[in-house]
Amino acid sequence: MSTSPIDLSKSAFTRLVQRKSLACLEIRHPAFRADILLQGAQLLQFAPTGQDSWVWLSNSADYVEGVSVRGGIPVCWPWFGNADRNPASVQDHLQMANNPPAHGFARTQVWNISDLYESADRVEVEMTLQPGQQFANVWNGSAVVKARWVMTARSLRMSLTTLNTGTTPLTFSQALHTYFPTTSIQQTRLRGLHGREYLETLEGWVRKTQTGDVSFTGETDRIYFPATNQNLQLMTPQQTLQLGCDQSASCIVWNPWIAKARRLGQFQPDAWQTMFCVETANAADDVVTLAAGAHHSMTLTLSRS
Ligand SMILES: O=P(O)(O)OC[C@H]1O[C@@H](O)[C@H](O)[C@@H](O)[C@@H]1O
Repeated sequence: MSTSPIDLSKSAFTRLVQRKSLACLEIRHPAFRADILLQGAQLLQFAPTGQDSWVWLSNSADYVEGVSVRGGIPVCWPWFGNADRNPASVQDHLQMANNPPAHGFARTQVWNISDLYESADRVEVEMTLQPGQQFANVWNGSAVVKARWVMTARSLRMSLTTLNTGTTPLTFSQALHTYFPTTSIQQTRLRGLHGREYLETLEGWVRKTQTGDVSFTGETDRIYFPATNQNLQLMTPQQTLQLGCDQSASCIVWNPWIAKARRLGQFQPDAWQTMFCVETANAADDVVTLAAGAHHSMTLTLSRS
């Protein structure tokens, strides 16, 4: 089990358990429950008491070292998606010849628990990753990244803060790759993107403009550019969630549909019908550049209508 500077033995609601080979922080507060893996700082479930989880987790999720679990909120950092689709300013930090992994390396590394606060109405957890020399063959940045969750009966907030600890500017892309549940993908709508531009990655990354709500009628893989600090409504037959994004001017909407579902790891062939991703991001041209010593925080806030 991973070491942590936090003494969990005195904790009222939180304990560290093992999910096969991965350590997992299990939070059982009277008002909500949550599970967060130390690998990837990956939240796997968050549910106010009496409700189902607001995030989707695959029925075939597996807990293997070095492999991102399918579901919850994977952290994509310090680059989003395929490295070769990132702007030159991000690629400048990458050794492209060594095939940097999709969505960066943070999602498969073990993070440290760096803070825990518990009270009658909320729990706050922070995890930290300081990439060391082991990544020098793919990435030449120098940074500390912190994931922080604030959980209450009514909301889940997650922020990702990057501090440039190097002596030169650092440019990166990132995403909080949230998987959401739905009882019917065909009856799922996303509101808040009308009139916004997006990159249709399935049609050669052509730029288009959204009209009306986003609905799902086939494989969907788009990078939207919402207004800064925009609120989106994620409407499914069972509930409407409000998704607020701060310091994020891009948002990926993804569903693999039938054919791609068969090629995904830890994904049952029909699971595309009951999930979708809306990813709070800095992606495509919406990258972040930090001067030496500067920091940036991107935040998502989820609540239920
Ligand atoms: O299977 P992965 O690496 O977790 O990626 C899942 C999906 O992540 C999305 O962010 C991408 O836009 C998709 O193209 C990709 O298929």
